[in-house]
Amino acid sequence: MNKTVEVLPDQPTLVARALELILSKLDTAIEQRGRFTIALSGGSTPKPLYEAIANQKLPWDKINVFWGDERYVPPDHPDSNELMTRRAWLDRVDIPAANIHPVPTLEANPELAAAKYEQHLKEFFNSSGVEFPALDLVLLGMGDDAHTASLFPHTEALKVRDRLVTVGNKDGNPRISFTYPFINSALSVIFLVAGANKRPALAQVFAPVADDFAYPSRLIRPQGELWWLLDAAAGSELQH
Ligand SMILES: O=C1O[C@H](COP(=O)(O)O)[C@@H](O)[C@H](O)[C@H]1O
Repeated sequence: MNKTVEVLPDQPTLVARALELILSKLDTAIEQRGRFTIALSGGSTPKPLYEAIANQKLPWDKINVFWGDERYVPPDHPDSNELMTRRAWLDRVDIPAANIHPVPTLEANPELAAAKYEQHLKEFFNSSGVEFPALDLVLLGMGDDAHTASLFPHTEALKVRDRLVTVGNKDGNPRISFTYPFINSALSVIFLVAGANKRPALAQVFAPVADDFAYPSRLIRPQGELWWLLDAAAGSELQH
C-alpha cells in the first residue's frame, strides 16, 4: 500500500485536488485498459466534486460508475446516494445508461439486494470468484464515527471478508455496502474528508494502535494507492 495524506486549506481546494487526481487516474486507466471504473461515496462532502466532474469534457462512454454504498431506499428518495449523484453529475452529461450501475434497492429484502449487486459486479468484471475484481478507483467519505461506505462501528458487516457486497447497519436501518476486502482490492482509494467534526475520528484512524472495529476506516488498506484528502478543519492537527 502506498499512502499519501494531503491537508488542503479549504473545501474548494479539496475538491479541486480530488478532481485533479480522479482525472489523472481516469487518463491512465483508459490509456492502459480502455475504460475507467469508479465507485462513488454518498453523504454531503462529495456533491461539489460531482458537480465539478459534470463540467468536464470526458469520454463518458468509457467511464463506468458504481456506488460503494447506498441507503436502502427507492432511487427517487431524498436520502438516495444515487439520486444525489444523478442530480449533481450523471443527469448533466452524456453518459450511456448502461455505464451507470446503481445499487438495487427495490428487492424483497436488503440481503437479496446485496447478493444481486455482487452478482452484477462479478459479471461486469468477468470475475471467476476466486480473486476479488479491482476497481480503478474507490472514492470514500468518512463519518464522524469513523464509518466509511456503510461499514459502521461494531457491526456484522465488518466481519464479512468473503463477499464483495454486504448489508450494513446504520442505527438499525439497513444499507448496502462494499465489504472492506473488496474496497481493498481497488487500484486506488481516495478518502475525501472535510469538517472539524471529523477530527476526533481521524485521530483514532491514524493512531498507530486502535480498535479497527471501533474505527472502521482503519480497515481500508488497499493493494494499490491510498489517498487521504483532508480540509484544514479536519486535518490540520493530525499526526501522520
Ligand atoms: O452515510 C454516509 O456517510 C459517509 C460520510 O458522509 P459525509 O456526509 O460526512 O460526507 C459517506 O461516505 C457514505 O457514503 C454515506 O452513505
